[in-house]
Amino acid sequence: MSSPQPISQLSKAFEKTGLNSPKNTVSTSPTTSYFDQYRPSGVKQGKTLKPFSAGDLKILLLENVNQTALDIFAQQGYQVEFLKTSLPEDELIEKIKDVHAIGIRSKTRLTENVLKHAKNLVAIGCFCIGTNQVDLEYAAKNGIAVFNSPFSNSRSVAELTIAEIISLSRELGDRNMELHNGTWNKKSARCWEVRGKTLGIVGYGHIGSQLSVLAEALGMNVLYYDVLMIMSLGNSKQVSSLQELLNNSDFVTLHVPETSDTKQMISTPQLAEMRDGAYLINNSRGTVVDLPALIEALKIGKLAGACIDVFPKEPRANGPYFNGDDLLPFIDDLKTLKNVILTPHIGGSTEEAQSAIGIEVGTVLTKYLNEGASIGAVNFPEVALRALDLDQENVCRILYIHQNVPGVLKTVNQILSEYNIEKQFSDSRGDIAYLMADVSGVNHDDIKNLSAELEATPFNVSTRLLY
Ligand SMILES: NC(=O)C1=CN([C@@H]2O[C@H](COP(=O)(O)OP(=O)(O)OC[C@H]3O[C@@H](n4cnc5c(N)ncnc54)[C@H](O)[C@@H]3O)[C@@H](O)[C@H]2O)C=CC1
Ligand SMILES: O=C(O)C(=O)COP(=O)(O)O
Repeated sequence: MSSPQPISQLSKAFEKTGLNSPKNTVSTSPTTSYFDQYRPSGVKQGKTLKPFSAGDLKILLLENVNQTALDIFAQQGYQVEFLKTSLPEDELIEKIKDVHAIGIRSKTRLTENVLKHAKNLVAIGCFCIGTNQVDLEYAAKNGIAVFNSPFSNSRSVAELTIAEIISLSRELGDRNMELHNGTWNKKSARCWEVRGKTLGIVGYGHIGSQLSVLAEALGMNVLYYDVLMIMSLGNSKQVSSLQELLNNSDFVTLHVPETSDTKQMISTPQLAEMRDGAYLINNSRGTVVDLPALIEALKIGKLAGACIDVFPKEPRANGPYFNGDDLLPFIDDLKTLKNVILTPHIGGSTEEAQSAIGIEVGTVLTKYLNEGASIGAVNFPEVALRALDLDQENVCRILYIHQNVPGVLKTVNQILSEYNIEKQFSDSRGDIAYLMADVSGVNHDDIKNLSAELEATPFNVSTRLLY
């Protein structure tokens, strides 16, 4: 793949023409036509982001995204606003209105209600693995590509889980707290080695499978349950049901995404299926475990301990957490229980993971903004073309996001037929399709017309022209 084409270079050609609009403008031009009958429900017609220069591009970074990403954006000359925390919805709506890209982690909820105010937004970077916090479908239907970092923090989560397995087995959290509070309590009753015990992994993806290898190195037996058939690593064994896993594991650890299927997948009936004296670890999402049910299972001694890193609702910022909206549900009950280790969503929080994520997501966002390459997008067709040759005069790259309906290519290629199409690629995903084309023989007046003509097509969701 060719190297990213700096937008500053693209805009140089642009500035020469005097066409560069001082502000990015997004125009929506709803029209109705014969083609409207094909428009999938929820797909809006059309915004056209006028060409921009790097200095015009605004990026909002929330939740203390790593410095590595800031460095990448600074090198591009983008305008960056950086905040350490996430924002309450009203402030988020205000700030998202005129940005072209936003970088978030797991806290910021980009719902339809927030995204509908984001008139200039073309890309969202989730500087984490999970993308459940973003309305992916609404984003796609409005021409907003969403990127994440699929595995840069998986090792960190797997290592934390190993630490937790041993900590639960040895009641490390309680011994530590007792000594901090002035009590010497040397004991061995109900403290165990992990060697020879069985670890049950729910979700054998990037994290679960890596954890399996580490656990076997400690002499553990590993079972896993996943909705997909996945090749086992080492001597681990896939089981055919969650119940089989729960019945046969001394430790159960959850590594599934937040989906409608995983919501409260561990509740009273599942806890009842676990072995007496077993342990539960949740480093996935807070919605996966029914906390009141877990609290009850711990209170009656069914389980011998638990680690919870993720909560159904988490504070926006570091500091005292009992402040109204940021209340952590059930924390008061959890705090009173023995051998319960509570951590503030730190599974992926290591220097290594954060720095790698900053580079990974910073790079894909830049490639998308500068070149239109959407490889790695989680909600969007993945399309890329080799870099535009700007030494060539009168070339232009067209990024045309459109409804996935019959007749588009005919119409678009009719518009482009006056020029030489150097290269073209198009792909679709669900209701949305994305066409990239490099055309030559375009003079600068043509570019204005080209942009207007594409914008006027009834399928247009979002159009950008780079030149
Ligand atoms: N605590 C933390 O800081 C972190 C938490 N996470 C969470 O961990 C989750 C898992 O991460 P990865 O392993 O990277 O994801 P992944 O996508 O590589 O693996 C998830 C696995 O779960 C399986 N799965 C999905 N639904 C299932 C169901 N209903 N029952 C059984 N299996 C199911 C999938 O088939 C897949 O194999 C993320 O989605 C994220 O929510 C990720 C990173 C850090
Ligand atoms: O990567 C994920 O999905 C995580 O849960 C980590 O989230 P964070 O970046 O710590 O907000």
